[in-house]
Amino acid sequence: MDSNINRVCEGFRVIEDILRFKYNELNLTKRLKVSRHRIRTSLYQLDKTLLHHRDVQSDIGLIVDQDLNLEEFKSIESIILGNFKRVQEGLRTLEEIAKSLNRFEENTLFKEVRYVTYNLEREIIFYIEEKPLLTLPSLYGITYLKGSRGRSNIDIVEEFIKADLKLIQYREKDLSQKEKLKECIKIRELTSKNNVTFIVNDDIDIALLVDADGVHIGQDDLPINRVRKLIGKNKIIGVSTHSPSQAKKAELDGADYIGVGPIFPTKTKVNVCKAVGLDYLKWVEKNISIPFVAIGGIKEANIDSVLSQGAKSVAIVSELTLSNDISSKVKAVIRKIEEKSYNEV
Ligand SMILES: Cc1ncc(COP(=O)(O)OP(=O)(O)O)c(N)n1
Ligand SMILES: Cc1ncsc1CCOP(=O)(O)O
Ligand SMILES: [Mg+2]
Repeated sequence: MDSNINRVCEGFRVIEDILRFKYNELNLTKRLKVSRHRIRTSLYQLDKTLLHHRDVQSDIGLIVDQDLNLEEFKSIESIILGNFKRVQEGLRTLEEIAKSLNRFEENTLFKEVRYVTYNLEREIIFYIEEKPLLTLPSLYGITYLKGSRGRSNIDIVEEFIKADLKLIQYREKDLSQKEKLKECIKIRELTSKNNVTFIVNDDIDIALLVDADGVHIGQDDLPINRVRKLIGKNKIIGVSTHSPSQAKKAELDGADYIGVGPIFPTKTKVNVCKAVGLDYLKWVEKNISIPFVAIGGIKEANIDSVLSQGAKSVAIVSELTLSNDISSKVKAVIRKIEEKSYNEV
């Protein structure tokens, strides 16, 4: 009996953690927690003698849990559904055991909580579905004032929009907060008018002030769950990653997409880490289920090697901002990416 109680509580705990840390959803988290506590404390009301029957080594529950097919747990939704199933099955078993022991009070409690979980399951799945999955465009544009041949960030954003880029990140390391805010207000206006996604690098406060679509943060910035708390569940959080463990953590912590790089050496970013190479990109393609964008030293001339490792979205910074004809460059690169995905079908 107590191994089933553990299984039910563990299932609740997994769902609670997802809602709390990934979505920062306190109401649903609290309701799950109340049910978990009701089940957990039910054990204390049962005969203490039951605990003497605890036999962890030969507990069949351990074998069942080891058999859980991790391959099935690909999306957040399937993790939640899998854990609700675990909770409901556990509760059903507890109901039966309590009944056979003539513990009618506990039998009613387990049944009641099981019915509560059906409603919670529906509400939680609705809640998650409300947030559409992000699709990154094939080419991800980023501003780079120093490498823009004297043009302003606004000039570059206008060129990007004319060239039909669908996502633009404002990345500015040299202007004051006041100047950045002024530029971002203008960029929000331009991007909204043209249906372009607008991401602000580093500055969560500016992103909030101008109602940008999201933020891009690095490994040394605020933790993802704190940023989520600030910007809410409907905004995009992108996170830079340089290793498999960082990528897994970002995915679990609720990032909407990850940056993967620098793939090749780059001079655009100061204090950049060593190039991570194409193997890490391949690893991400195989092991990560949120969208990812390859970045760092990527040019029209070497993009094929990046695409052949499975990248569907690529960020090219200096080669675009240094170009005298941004529109032609963007079109040539997008054509290459789209040809590659067309050939894969
Ligand atoms: C799409 C994308 N990927 C990676 C980065 C780099 O972010 P970070 O590591 O925080 O470094 P800075 O850009 O802030 O210098 C990015 N900006 N965009
Ligand atoms: C912001 C950033 N993060 C990792 S590499 C990089 C800059 C990439 O610039 P470029 O495309 O010019 O190499
Ligand atoms: Mg940063």
